[in-house]
Amino acid sequence: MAKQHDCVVILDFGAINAQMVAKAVRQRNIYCEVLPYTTEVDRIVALKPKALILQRGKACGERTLGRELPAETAALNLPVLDMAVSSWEETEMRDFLVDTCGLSQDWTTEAFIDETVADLRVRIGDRKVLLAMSGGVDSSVCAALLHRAVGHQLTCVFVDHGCMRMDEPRQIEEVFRGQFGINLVSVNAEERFLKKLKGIRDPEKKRAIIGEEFIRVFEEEARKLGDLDYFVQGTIYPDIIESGWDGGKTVKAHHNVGGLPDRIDFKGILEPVKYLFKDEVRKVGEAMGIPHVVTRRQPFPGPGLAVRCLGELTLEKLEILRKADAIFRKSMDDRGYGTQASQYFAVLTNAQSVGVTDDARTYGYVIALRAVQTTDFMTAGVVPLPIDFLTEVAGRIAAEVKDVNRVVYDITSKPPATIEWE
Ligand SMILES: Nc1ncnc2c1ncn2[C@@H]1O[C@H](COP(=O)(O)OP(=O)(O)OP(=O)(O)O)[C@@H](O)[C@H]1O
Repeated sequence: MAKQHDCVVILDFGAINAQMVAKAVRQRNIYCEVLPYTTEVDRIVALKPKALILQRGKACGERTLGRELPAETAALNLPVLDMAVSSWEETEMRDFLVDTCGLSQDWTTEAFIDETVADLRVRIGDRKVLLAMSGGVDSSVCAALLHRAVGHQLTCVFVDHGCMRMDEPRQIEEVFRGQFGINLVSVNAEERFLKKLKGIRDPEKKRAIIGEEFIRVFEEEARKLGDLDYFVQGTIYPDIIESGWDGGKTVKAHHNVGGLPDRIDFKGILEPVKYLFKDEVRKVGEAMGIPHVVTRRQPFPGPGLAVRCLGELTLEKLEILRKADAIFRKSMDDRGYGTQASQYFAVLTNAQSVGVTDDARTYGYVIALRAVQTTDFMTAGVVPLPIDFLTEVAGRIAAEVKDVNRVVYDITSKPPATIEWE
């Protein structure tokens, strides 16, 4: 990336908002990378930066004060924008980057797509590629890039573990097989997962079983496909970005699909969006014609509805949850409340309560609705949905979903609660 575009290196001195400045620079179509301020000078030089931004000082939080730029880096004599002496203003940043340093603003979504596709083509040649498709933004955008690069040399495998939301498996097939013409293997493993999960109530055990079984199913499918050379991972920039204050350790690496590349012999791993932030991945997807149902999909946990269906997982309970969740999400979208929330979904609590329908006593499940707003997912606030709207949704769920007779709205922030219930 940096080879083809002017680059700015942002040196992170331990700022809490380390990624904000990077996003602002990239919004100006200028490529940048974030490195810890202690990074060895050779690594910085290799990126051929035209400027440095030091993210420290007042605008970046007290804990960055007193940390000094290493002498070797200072000796590079590159133009420096020091946040310790500068207020955090976008116009000032633009003037510095464009007028003072002469950086070209050519790092666009289209340029990224063209260059990535060309790179992938050269790297892959006539070899074969496997991608684990979740239907989420990251793996979907990877699939579109790989498909544009090498067409049917790419095979995507989607595992339906039975805990997907309403219509999701069908949507994935429709978009990727139907619209894009991608080689997609869709495995319906619902029964197999539910059998393994029978009688299990402990949330941690449920997660572990789903994770293990997922790997098993995936491995079996991969073997059926014969020799495959490359495995694709939807790693994104926040997964690999190193921080200036924790000694440069990798933050998280959850995209490795349970260590699959260690179990199957691949020639290499491809990570086509690893230098992109989530909203940039989304933009690439939209530019490539991936529909909004995918690019704007809410964050969805790997084990899916399993973490929202409390107690033992049964087909009956999952069906109830799917229906209630679909009603709530659609109502939120139809009434425009969806744009106020980062995540909104239903939970099937394992509680049952007494109700009354047509003069008859019922004993049904309690559904909880949750809608939260967050910027970083570390803390989250409850979306203050109007009571009229909530009452209407509750009425619809209780009327249309069999075995549900009570609906509650979760009004707990994070902390003390988490966003998900399990
Ligand atoms: N049901 C599934 N079938 C096939 N692959 C999956 C499935 N669920 C997850 N994966 C793979 O595991 C990766 C990590 O899953 P996870 O749910 O943690 O990712 P994510 O950050 O939400 O990414 P994505 O946007 O691709 O869903 C996905 O990118 C995808 O490659």
